[in-house]
Amino acid sequence: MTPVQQTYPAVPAAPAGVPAARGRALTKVYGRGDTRVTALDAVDVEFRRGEFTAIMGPSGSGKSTLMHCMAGLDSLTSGQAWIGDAELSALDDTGLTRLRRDRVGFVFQAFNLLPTLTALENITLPMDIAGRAPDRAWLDEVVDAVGLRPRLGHRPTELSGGQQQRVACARALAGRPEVVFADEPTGNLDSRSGGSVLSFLRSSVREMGQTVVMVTHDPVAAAYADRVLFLADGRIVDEMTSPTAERVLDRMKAFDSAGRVVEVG
Ligand SMILES: Nc1ncnc2c1ncn2[C@@H]1O[C@H](COP(=O)(O)OP(=O)(O)OP(=O)(O)O)[C@@H](O)[C@H]1O
Repeated sequence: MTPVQQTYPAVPAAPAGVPAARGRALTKVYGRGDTRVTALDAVDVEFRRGEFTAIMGPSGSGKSTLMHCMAGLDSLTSGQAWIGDAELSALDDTGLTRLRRDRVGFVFQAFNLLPTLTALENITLPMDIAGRAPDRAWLDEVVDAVGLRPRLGHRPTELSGGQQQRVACARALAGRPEVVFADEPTGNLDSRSGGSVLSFLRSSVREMGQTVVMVTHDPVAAAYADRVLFLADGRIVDEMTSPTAERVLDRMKAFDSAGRVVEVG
């Protein structure tokens, strides 16, 4: 007998006009006393739908903390974060797990693919776990856009690093999330493979209407975004639209080695 797979609809997306994600007075304090660190200091931020945002800043400026708190992977000390119209602190653990599963896509520096599964099985794994049937037409679009069709039956060890990361990007997008958070997605790749991953992320935004937020150290990677937010000492200190690698690099030079902001001009 064929097992019947029960399918659940995705959590409904937020109404039009609501940003893909936003945060208000985001504050995260680690430790106490002598070891107290304010990793996020009352940050207000908004990620509009259909926009590709890069987050840059010196080491320790709070980039990963911002992304983790926005994505519901870490809790805030105070402030509020929303994915669409869902406020994260109002959700219990099950609600948060469902939200991350159904409404958020993740891409990490280490590709995090399961070695025993094929590329296609890795791509559909989150939906299989959720008991959700993939939207075939969308899945086809994602697979074609990422250029993986000839590799779908391959296991991760049979793929290059760039191909593995493109599988991870396709997995993040397959469930049609409201926002994709990418943490140094090209950190383990050479510049050519990194370029193919970044081109895909950009086309997922421009041609497929997705929303991507990416933490990166690389001005060349940041230049693929529509907008760059600069963090220093747990605060957003600058924003650049239509960035170029040269302009981003110049802006980054204005941070001193301790990560503080140096006034320019
Ligand atoms: N679990 C933790 N416990 C204590 N302090 C932490 C913890 N996680 C981060 N921090 C501190 O919070 C600050 C911000 O860290 P975060 O990792 O967000 O910075 P980042 O900009 O992503 O750095 P990098 O570019 O080096 O990855 C740093 O001072 C860091 O040492």
